[in-house]
Amino acid sequence: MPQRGDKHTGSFWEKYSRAEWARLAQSTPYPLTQADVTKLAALGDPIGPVEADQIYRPLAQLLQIHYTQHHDLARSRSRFLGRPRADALTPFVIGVAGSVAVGKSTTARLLQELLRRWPSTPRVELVTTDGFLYPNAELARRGIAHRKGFPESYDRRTFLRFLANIKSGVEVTHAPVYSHVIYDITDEVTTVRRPDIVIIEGLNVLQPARPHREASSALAVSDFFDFSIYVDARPADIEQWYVERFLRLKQTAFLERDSYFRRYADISDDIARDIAHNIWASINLPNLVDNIAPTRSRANLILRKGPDHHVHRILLRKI
Ligand SMILES: Nc1ncnc2c1ncn2[C@@H]1O[C@H](COP(=O)(O)OP(=O)(O)O)[C@@H](O)[C@H]1O
Ligand SMILES: CC(C)(COP(=O)(O)O)[C@@H](O)C(=O)NCCC(=O)O
Repeated sequence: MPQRGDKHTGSFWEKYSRAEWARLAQSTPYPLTQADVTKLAALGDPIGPVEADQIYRPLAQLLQIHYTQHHDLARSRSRFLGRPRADALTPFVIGVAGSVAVGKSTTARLLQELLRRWPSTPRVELVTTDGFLYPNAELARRGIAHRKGFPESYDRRTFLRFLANIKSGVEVTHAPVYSHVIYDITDEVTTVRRPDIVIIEGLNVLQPARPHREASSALAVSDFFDFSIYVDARPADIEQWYVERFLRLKQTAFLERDSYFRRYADISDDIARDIAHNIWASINLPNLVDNIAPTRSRANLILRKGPDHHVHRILLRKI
């Protein structure tokens, strides 16, 4: 049974062990095959069919409950206000937050696949917030080239406008696309077309609002969320995953001709390991400690991972 009043998290969290959570899966359909799960796993995140079944299957079911309630509420509200169907088309927005290298992309992609196989939500779009980073040239102009991923490195206004369009039911919205290979914003755009659900994944999606003279810019990204998930792990474990991934990328993505990291492809593993630890210590850890981790308790649900990447605890905020 969930335990009340965990001393670290406060009494507004319900806490589930892996086994307690997995038991919820029994009453839930599971539409993914082993091949689907393998295809979805991000580089280095060893998510397998058992994890998908025991953790993500109940999570998808919980999200369906929230989705249904969201639509029922919109319908009742429209009826009451005498504006039948006006709000009924608003998409359901899910935020996925957490550190660099914690495995947010795998969580987000797996949820996308699970949710889009439900008959009521065939159109599930996934948007990563890196598309809203300022281009490298603009980061350099602002003197923050080494703070990529920190809250100030994002074009918040454009991002908030994008979310406002999605949430107000605009038929087609566009977002810029970031490339990890060239380490910059590309010329591409991604198109979001009449979605039932939109998953927004990124480091800073749970940041609180900042005061601003323009009312629309004083909103928080999470004001547009109907549900949010924080992917959590010990910083020392995430550092390990970051370094291991860096070594694997050295043999794959860094070899690409236009890779920004091409110069790291030919160095020894020992030197690469030192470089990765340095990048972690100078950029990603400070961002985690100062900006990302403090937003954890704003999430509706926390997936806490152990050193083996597997989720061993789930914390659900009481509604
Ligand atoms: N230098 C890189 N080259 C290519 N892909 C990368 C690079 N760095 C990260 N990625 C990929 O980008 C995605 C997002 O990574 P990240 O922001 O660290 O979030 P997370 O690991 O939580 O999903 C992952 O799929 C990761 O494998
Ligand atoms: C691109 C990212 C900022 C993540 O962006 P997100 O989609 O989470 O907004 C991050 O994955 C990253 O590559 N940080 C760069 C740290 C560095 O300068 O190496």
